[in-house]
Amino acid sequence: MATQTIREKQSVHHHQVNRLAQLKAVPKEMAMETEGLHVYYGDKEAIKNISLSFPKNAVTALIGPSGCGKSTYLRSLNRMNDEVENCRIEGSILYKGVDINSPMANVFEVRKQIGMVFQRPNPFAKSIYQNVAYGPTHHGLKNKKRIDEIVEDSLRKAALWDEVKDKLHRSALALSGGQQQRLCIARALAMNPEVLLLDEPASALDPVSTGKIEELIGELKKDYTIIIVTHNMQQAARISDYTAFFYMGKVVEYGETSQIFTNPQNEQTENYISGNFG
Ligand SMILES: Nc1ncnc2c1ncn2[C@@H]1O[C@H](COP(=O)(O)OP(=O)(O)OP(=O)(O)O)[C@@H](O)[C@H]1O
Repeated sequence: MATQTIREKQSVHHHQVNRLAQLKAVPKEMAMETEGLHVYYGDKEAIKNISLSFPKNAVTALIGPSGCGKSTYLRSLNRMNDEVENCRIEGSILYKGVDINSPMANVFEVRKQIGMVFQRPNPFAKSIYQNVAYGPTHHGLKNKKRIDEIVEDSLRKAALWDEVKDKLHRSALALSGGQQQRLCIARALAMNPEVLLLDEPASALDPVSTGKIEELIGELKKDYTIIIVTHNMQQAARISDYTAFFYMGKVVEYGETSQIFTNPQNEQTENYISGNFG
């Protein structure tokens, strides 16, 4: 067999490097984005002109000091702020090319496709099974076999099935906090969403349960786009692909998580991630 000359090897290497560069240059598909978003509570402007895009099948972390607007921004992404009196939105939030606040968008459909899990686990005072079956049955699904399948599938995806499969008809409130939070994730997954919004989903949990949620997020991004608010810098560094640093209602820095944590361009970001304020 002919051996490769150095020149040939260099050429192959050159070709691979070029290919890698091309691959990296391919624009990522976005699951949703905001353009020039402003959110007001009465006269107070809590979100000031934020334009951000969320790549599909990736985890984007929203970080920043308390009160900088992370939750307000996250809640606006599936119209949770509709429920807040005197909350007003300007700018656009695009999902599948449609502004979710336009008259063409249906709020129930928006919340079905853009699911949300909150800081404190909030299962219904019903059985484990009923918690997961609630959404699909509420939307009109009657086929018992299909509902059973959705319940099992959602609990498996939320890494809870093995722990609860023998007690599906017991109260969800008897589960541990960490299990309840995974149940809330299963409840969101049962609606077959594309995007999952997580508002500090592990902040009320012990380290072992937190580890399970982080591991789960790593699995879920294969099928979903995840946007997570977290106070925990190590957590953001561990689990996210992209990070947006919020400060006083604005995004002052956005980039790949590895870059933001190793080489922040903005002084406020650097101070925050090194623990100097916030
Ligand atoms: N319902 C509301 N009515 C009026 N002001 C509000 C309301 N909710 C939030 N705010 C204000 O909007 C700003 C942003 O709050 P938000 O909760 O979004 O920040 P955050 O970054 O998520 O904070 P934290 O990390 O403490 O949860 C704060 O000044 C807050 O006081």
